[in-house]
Amino acid sequence: MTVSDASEAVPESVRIGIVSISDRASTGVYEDKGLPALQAWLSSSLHNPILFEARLIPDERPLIAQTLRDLVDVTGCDLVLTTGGTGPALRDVTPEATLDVADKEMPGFGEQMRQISLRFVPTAILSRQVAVIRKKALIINLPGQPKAIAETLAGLKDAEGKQIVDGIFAAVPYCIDLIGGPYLETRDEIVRGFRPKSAQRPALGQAA
Ligand SMILES: Nc1ncnc2c1ncn2[C@@H]1O[C@H](COP(=O)(O)OP(=O)(O)OP(=O)(O)O)[C@@H](O)[C@H]1O
Ligand SMILES: Nc1nc2c(c(=O)[nH]1)N[C@H]1C(S)=C(S)[C@@H](COP(=O)(O)O)O[C@H]1N2
Repeated sequence: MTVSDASEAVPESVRIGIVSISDRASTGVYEDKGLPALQAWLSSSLHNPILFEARLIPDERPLIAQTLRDLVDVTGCDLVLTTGGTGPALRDVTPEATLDVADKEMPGFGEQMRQISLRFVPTAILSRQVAVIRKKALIINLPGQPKAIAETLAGLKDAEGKQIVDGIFAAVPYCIDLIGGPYLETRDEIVRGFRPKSAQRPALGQAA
């Protein structure tokens, strides 16, 4: 077969770093539930083949910053999601470490996450997540509670399935477009990536 058409197109693969930051999970005091939750949610939400780069590390600022630098600069991740260490406790330093490696801050992600999380728990205001651009990668902090991963990424729907608050992942594909990464295609039943019309390509399985 020499002629390619859009109905046969396979989406580009994407390299995603997933980083669980927890003193207790990284030392085996409890089982890490952050990495499996991140991997499961991303796998069910994207059509693109995903190359995962997983790291489980303690709440140490220089180590977190170095892990993020390696994932972007050496491993070539397009997107990095962290979970844990965003609260007010003395050892919670994920936002500081993320800002240490930032070229640009993307404050909208943290603002939207706190809006979503307030629908679930009043303590959402204790979470200090940030998102940043480093080179051609987007890095986003998520809270440490494993259930908060799907909540913040997908947002909240009512009993009839109507979206009440958009999850932050709705803005991720277009952000990755703008920084020169692969074209991410979401599974709309989980989360609907939003792009302006001018940036949309034909959906999978549809001729151009
Ligand atoms: N990786 C994880 N796996 C399973 N549960 C987690 C994980 N990280 C956090 N949790 C749960 O969410 C709670 C809040 O997360 P937070 O990041 O504030 O952890 P913490 O209390 O600072 O402790 P630690 O860093 O040892 O996980 C934890 O107390 C724990 O119940
Ligand atoms: N969606 C969601 N956001 C949440 C929570 C949650 O259960 N669900 N827990 C909150 C709590 S209790 C804290 S202390 C902060 C910081 O969590 P972290 O230190 O685990 O990152 O996240 C908040 N955000």
